[in-house]
Amino acid sequence: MTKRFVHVAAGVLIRPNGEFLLASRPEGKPMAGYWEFPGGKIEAGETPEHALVRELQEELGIEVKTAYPWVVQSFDYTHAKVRLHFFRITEWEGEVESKESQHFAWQHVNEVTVSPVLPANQDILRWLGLPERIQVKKEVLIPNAQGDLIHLTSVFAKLSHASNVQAIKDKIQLGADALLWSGLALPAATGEDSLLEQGFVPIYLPAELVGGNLTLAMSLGAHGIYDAV
Ligand SMILES: Nc1nc2c([nH]c(=O)n2[C@H]2C[C@H](O)[C@@H](COP(=O)(O)OP(=O)(O)OP(=O)(O)O)O2)c(=O)[nH]1
Ligand SMILES: [Mg+2]
Repeated sequence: MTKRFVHVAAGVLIRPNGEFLLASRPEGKPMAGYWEFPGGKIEAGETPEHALVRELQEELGIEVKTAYPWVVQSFDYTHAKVRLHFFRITEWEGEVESKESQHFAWQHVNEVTVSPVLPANQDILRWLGLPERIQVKKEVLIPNAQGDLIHLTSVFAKLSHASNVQAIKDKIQLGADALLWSGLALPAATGEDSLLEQGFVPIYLPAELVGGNLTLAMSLGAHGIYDAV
């Protein structure tokens, strides 16, 4: 029998200084003791946003005020096959409280001090370190078959030094770390089947598409914005 996806909403609480919150999974749950982003299963009839707000109220006792849809990550555990809908949360009301006897750790990007972190979250931790505004050299951009996407290789710094298109394609085969949206029409970016909806890796919108407004790009589900120079 094929396992059905369990849909989960999870929130990355981000303080103004950049620290983010990890919580330990309580005793009695699958993978107890692993560190995760607070959240839980999406119930029937709920949107991911609703589930996020409810779960963070239940687990942390906070009221989510500003949440941006971010990435969707799937993972096949022995106990369940999960599809995780991650949000970045920049504003909330109330102090974080341990409502389910979880432990908390405020962490810095690239310096996570707690372990083990749930395996599905490895990419998430790396992506948290991606800048929100980037500049990309025009010559290293490649349209996909539809001509509406441009892939970026996993390391920005290396990308800008890539010498030819084949070298970049080879890197993409190994797994791109972020996608640059090259379409210049916003409706295309926000449509039902659009990558912004699926968001399986961080996506950058062209700065000009959103008038340089990072908040607008984030509220559409983008990780950030880029300028092609
Ligand atoms: N909350 C959360 N779950 C994650 C993360 N990463 C990850 O693989 N998961 C998995 C672990 C679980 O299989 C599933 C979440 O289910 P859960 O058991 O915590 O759900 P819940 O809070 O609604 O708990 P329950 O009331 O059903 O016991 O998603 C993450 O960062 N946060
Ligand atoms: Mg939970």
